[in-house]
Amino acid sequence: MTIVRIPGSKSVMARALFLAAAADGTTVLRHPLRSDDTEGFALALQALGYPVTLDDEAWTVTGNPAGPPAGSADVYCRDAGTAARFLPALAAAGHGHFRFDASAQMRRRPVGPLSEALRSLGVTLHHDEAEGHLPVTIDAAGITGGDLRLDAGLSSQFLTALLLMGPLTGQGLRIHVTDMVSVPYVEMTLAMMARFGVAVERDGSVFVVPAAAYSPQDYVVEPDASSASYFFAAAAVAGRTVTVPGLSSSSLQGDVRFVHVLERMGATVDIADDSITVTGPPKLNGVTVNMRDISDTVPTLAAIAPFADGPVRIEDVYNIRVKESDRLEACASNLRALGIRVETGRDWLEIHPGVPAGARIACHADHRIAMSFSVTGLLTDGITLDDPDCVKKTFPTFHRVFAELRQGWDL
Ligand SMILES: O=C(O)C1=C[C@@H](OP(=O)(O)O)[C@@H](O)[C@H](O)C1
Ligand SMILES: C=C(OP(=O)(O)O)C(=O)O
Repeated sequence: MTIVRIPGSKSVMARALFLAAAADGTTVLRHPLRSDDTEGFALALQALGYPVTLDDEAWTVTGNPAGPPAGSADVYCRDAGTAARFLPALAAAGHGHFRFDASAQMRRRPVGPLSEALRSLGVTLHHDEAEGHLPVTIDAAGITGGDLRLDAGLSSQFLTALLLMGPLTGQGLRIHVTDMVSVPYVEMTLAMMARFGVAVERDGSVFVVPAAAYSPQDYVVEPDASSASYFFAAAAVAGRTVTVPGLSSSSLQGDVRFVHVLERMGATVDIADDSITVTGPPKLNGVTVNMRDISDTVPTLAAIAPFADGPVRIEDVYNIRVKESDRLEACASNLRALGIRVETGRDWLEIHPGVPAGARIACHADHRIAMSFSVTGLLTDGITLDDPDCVKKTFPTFHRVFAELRQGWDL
């Protein structure tokens, strides 16, 4: 049995940083994840005028319920969907002149439905280049609140941004959601808002957010379940056992459910109070699986799919086309480069059994493509990555941790 310690959750960090900034007092985040996304988020808060400290053991943020302390700011969101979607909503609820920009990769990703929702609440917002994309400039004068409609079918982050911001409005928000992906991330948002003292009422697709005060917290960040998926997949495909401490069925992260996909493929899964253990079978089965709720783990599954004894079909994942890369195409084209037969449609892919050959993986600057195909490389000689450093977005120490696993197993 191999114990793998996984760094903190990027998604929990982003919400905790937002909530800390919106609360009246100082929040302490323990077991913080230092990665490009989370550090970028914290430095963005600093640019918005919030006092932030970043130490190895704990990060602190001193909040301001009235909005960003800086009257104006130029904020760079790097590659982070969380920063690029959550922070404009935070700024819009305050007062001042704020501009948000991001990397070329993040500029390509959509923010339009969020911008439209903010405009419908009376926010003065301007896309400086392409409509619906960063950079965006906001002339913030507070938000009264009220009813609005939102399409979260491309990204749940639009809804999370509005939910987190809702308590900072004058009268609260009633959000009618017309479509939604990545539902567990919205559940995480609601659970973390409750932890910071604000309860949202949900009636089906309507979310009622009160105008209310967040209270600062001393908060321990759980390990990242999406990062853990590479190690669970490694165990599953290599017929070994991996235990990740700190995850359980009460985790805030939907991606812990990835282990149930492995279970359907023949792995043995043990979910204890404070750890999850996966043991791989001698041979994985094929599977058909809807991954709409856990789509960050699509590349993980795609990368081990050739080793199953039947086809692996992944369905209902259109929105992975608007992540760091078009992940549906990135998975398919890299698998084909390894000599594997793959079929794709608008929102699905089907991967056939085969013996991968070595190839240089095109990461498309996408951390999940790099980490996923590293798992394929456990059982395949000659797999290299064209951009190994892109893992820094969420898991800067990934290659070291993965190399330790590989050495321990001596495959
Ligand atoms: O809210 C979040 O922290 C996230 C939501 C998901 O995005 P979408 O809602 O765009 O699918 C997920 O893919 C992303 O890694 C993190
Ligand atoms: C999609 C991802 O990130 P984000 O949307 O937060 O940039 C991810 O980490 O896989």
